[in-house]
Amino acid sequence: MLTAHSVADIRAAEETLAATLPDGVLMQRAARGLAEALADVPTGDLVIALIGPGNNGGDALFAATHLLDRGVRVDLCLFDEQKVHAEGLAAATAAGAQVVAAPTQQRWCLDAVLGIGARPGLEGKAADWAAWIAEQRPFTVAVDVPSGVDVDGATTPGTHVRADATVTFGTHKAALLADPSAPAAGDVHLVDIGLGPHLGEPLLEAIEPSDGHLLAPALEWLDDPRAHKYKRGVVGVMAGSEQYAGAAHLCVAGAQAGTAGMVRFVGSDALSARVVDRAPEVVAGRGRVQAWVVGPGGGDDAGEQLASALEDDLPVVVDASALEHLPTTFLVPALLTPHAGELAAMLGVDRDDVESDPLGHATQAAFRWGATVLLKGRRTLVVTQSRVTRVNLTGSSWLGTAGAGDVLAGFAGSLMASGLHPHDAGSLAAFLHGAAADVANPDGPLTATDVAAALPVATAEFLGGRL
Ligand SMILES: NC(=O)C1=CN([C@@H]2O[C@H](COP(=O)(O)OP(=O)(O)OC[C@H]3O[C@@H](n4cnc5c(N)ncnc54)[C@H](O)[C@@H]3O)[C@@H](O)[C@H]2O)[C@@H](O)CC1
Ligand SMILES: Nc1ncnc2c1ncn2[C@@H]1O[C@H](COP(=O)(O)OP(=O)(O)O)[C@@H](O)[C@H]1O
Ligand SMILES: [K+]
Repeated sequence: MLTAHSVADIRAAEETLAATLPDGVLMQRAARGLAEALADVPTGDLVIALIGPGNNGGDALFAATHLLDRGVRVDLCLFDEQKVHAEGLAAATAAGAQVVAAPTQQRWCLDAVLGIGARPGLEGKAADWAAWIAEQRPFTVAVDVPSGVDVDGATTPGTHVRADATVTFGTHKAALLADPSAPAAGDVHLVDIGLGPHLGEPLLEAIEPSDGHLLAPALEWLDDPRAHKYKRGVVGVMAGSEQYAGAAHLCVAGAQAGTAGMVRFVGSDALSARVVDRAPEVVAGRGRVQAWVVGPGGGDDAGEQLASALEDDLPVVVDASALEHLPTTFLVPALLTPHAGELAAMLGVDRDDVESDPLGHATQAAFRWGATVLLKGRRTLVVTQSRVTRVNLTGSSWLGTAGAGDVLAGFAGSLMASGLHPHDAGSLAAFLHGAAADVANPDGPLTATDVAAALPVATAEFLGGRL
């Protein structure tokens, strides 16, 4: 699992670790890692280092000494000459760095304006530097975080640097992983400075290809000689409508691609007949299931369908139109799967509000409904009260295709029918859904049907540690 920690936790861990080490060792580790990440800068080329008032600037000043040692030239811009890491400045200038008034034509840039001590938003000189980066497009490496973003909240309320890469120290930060701030970080490189043993519970985590073990609770039947389809779990699907019949097929396709042993479909006679025609393995009509999926492509009866599913007292995935009919709170394990527009409607706010603070709004909804909230998007979030929030890193923007959400809901329901907690089911579904899109066609268009078809292979590769 890839983990990100809060600023407060990082500061506490740094303090504990620093007390066991000679002065300045942590900054030297950070500076060396930073200089190594700039190994591509050719000898003789010029780097502009934008130096802020705190230790973030200190990291870059010491990194500059390593760059200068190997023949790279370094110019320094100081945010505040009175507030600069004095030893770092002395070391960098002694090694040959020049202080200049403003960035000009440099093709390489080190953004060391602000680190984890930042109040979001840049002003004055720092805002001018961010504008220069945006206009001149030097290859920009952010030190620890892109300056100006909200490090824990992953929002971008003001002017900030947009970097090509970020070299971060000790652990990831939420802003590097979650949207809307993640694109400002570019490619993220983690430098180990020894914080690991001193960090507490993460603020955010992301499933990685090596985390196939997370599926284990849904696969207990695999080694059971008396296993049969019912032991794998049955997932019930209430999806599709006259207007969106395709959603029924896509949700069923997602459900069939999962770990459950059987899919039941409940809908009108006409729709049930069409679903069974297309997917002959599906059993139509009400019956025993271990989890329900309600809402994809649902019509006017989505509210009745949700009420009917909830009567069974079983885990439920609530998607699309069923999200308009939520009970006050959930008494069963529930996974709500809105996109930003649907979450905005649930909370009575604007879509822009959700998009500018997805973590905050998904968290608010998870607490309000006592459910797991999976907020779909480029970096899908999965939030459950008392569990570490997960952010999904797989997939590409090609996944934003009609019906992809229907497949996701069906697949997540299948994992829940096999016994996974909604938090694991939602985050694994998002992870495998993105991985399946990459299996189907990593760099180009694809359909939701392609994603459903690739899910079983992506799952097998994940389980085999081959993703
Ligand atoms: N503490 C440690 O042991 C280590 C810290 N490291 C570096 O130190 C950084 C944290 O250093 P600091 O705590 O000094 O924090 P920063 O370097 O982020 O700077 C904080 C300073 O900037 C000012 N400031 C905050 N927001 C501002 C804004 N929007 N506009 C203008 N000024 C603003 C604050 O008043 C404060 O003086 C980390 O991100 C990392 O780069 C690394 O060297 C690793 C070790
Ligand atoms: N830019 C993007 N990058 C990656 N995935 C995306 C992007 N936009 C949307 N997605 C994913 O595509 C799916 C779209 O689901 P949804 O919005 O419900 O569409 P539909 O209702 O057509 O199925 C979700 O899994 C979402 O996370
Ligand atoms: K920075």
